[in-house]
Amino acid sequence: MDIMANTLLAAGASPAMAHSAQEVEDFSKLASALLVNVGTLTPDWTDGMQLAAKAAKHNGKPWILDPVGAGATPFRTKVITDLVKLQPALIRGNASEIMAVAGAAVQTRGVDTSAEVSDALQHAQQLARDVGCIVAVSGQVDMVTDGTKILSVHNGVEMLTSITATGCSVTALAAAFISAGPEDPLFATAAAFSVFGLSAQLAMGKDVAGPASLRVGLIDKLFNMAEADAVITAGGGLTISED
Ligand SMILES: Nc1ncnc2c1ncn2[C@@H]1O[C@H](COP(=O)(O)OP(=O)(O)OP(=O)(O)O)[C@@H](O)[C@H]1O
Ligand SMILES: Cc1ncsc1CCO
Ligand SMILES: [Mg+2]
Repeated sequence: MDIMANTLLAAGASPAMAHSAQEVEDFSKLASALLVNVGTLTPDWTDGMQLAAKAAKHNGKPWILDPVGAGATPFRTKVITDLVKLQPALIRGNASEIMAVAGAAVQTRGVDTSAEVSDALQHAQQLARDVGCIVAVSGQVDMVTDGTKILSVHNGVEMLTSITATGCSVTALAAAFISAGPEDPLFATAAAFSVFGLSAQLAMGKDVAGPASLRVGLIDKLFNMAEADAVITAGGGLTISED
């Protein structure tokens, strides 16, 4: 929750982390978008997630699902399957999570991926068509699809996989970008990946001794990102392509 909320603040959004069934419906009226992240799942929080997603739909706000650890346990997979029925605007996971949500056979090892983006791509497209939503698979090259079109994002650095909840943070950023650009959620999602990945690229350098300093540096780079960084930088700027 720390890195997710700080990522959003650095990008100019205004996060509020809420879980209890008693308040999520009221929060939904204030929010521009809802992100449901099942990372640290408990039965109590599950009720809040269901109510929040229903309230977001009722209030016409986009809601986004991060199916953390899908396939790891029957409880988690059932909670995620029930949430998917409430038709999120975006489902963002790593490759094995997206495969598990799509019902594909995959050996899951926990919250880190056990598969490659290329293994998940067809399942992501099918899931996007079945649910009628955007599906994004994070990895070395991120893939974002609406079931027909595919956008590939080439930004990012491998060390991001050694910082917990960077995937969760990029999903949160996508929620903010979708609320800012609801007319094109496919591109908004790809843009979020690209900006987040570029922040990490810009942060890499002599001051990064490892994941802990990258975690700090990438939030600083996101906060200070200027249009010029996005276009022409040592890292090549934002890199999104349509396949
Ligand atoms: N091999 C890689 N090279 C470059 N960037 C990567 C690589 N793997 C992942 N990323 C980037 O790292 C970030 C986190 O993606 P990842 O797939 O690790 O998410 P995740 O497994 O859901 O993480 P978490 O559950 O810890 O939040 C994304 O911005 C993604 O683009
Ligand atoms: C490590 C971890 N455990 C549950 S959620 C989470 C953050 C990365 O998904
Ligand atoms: Mg994750």
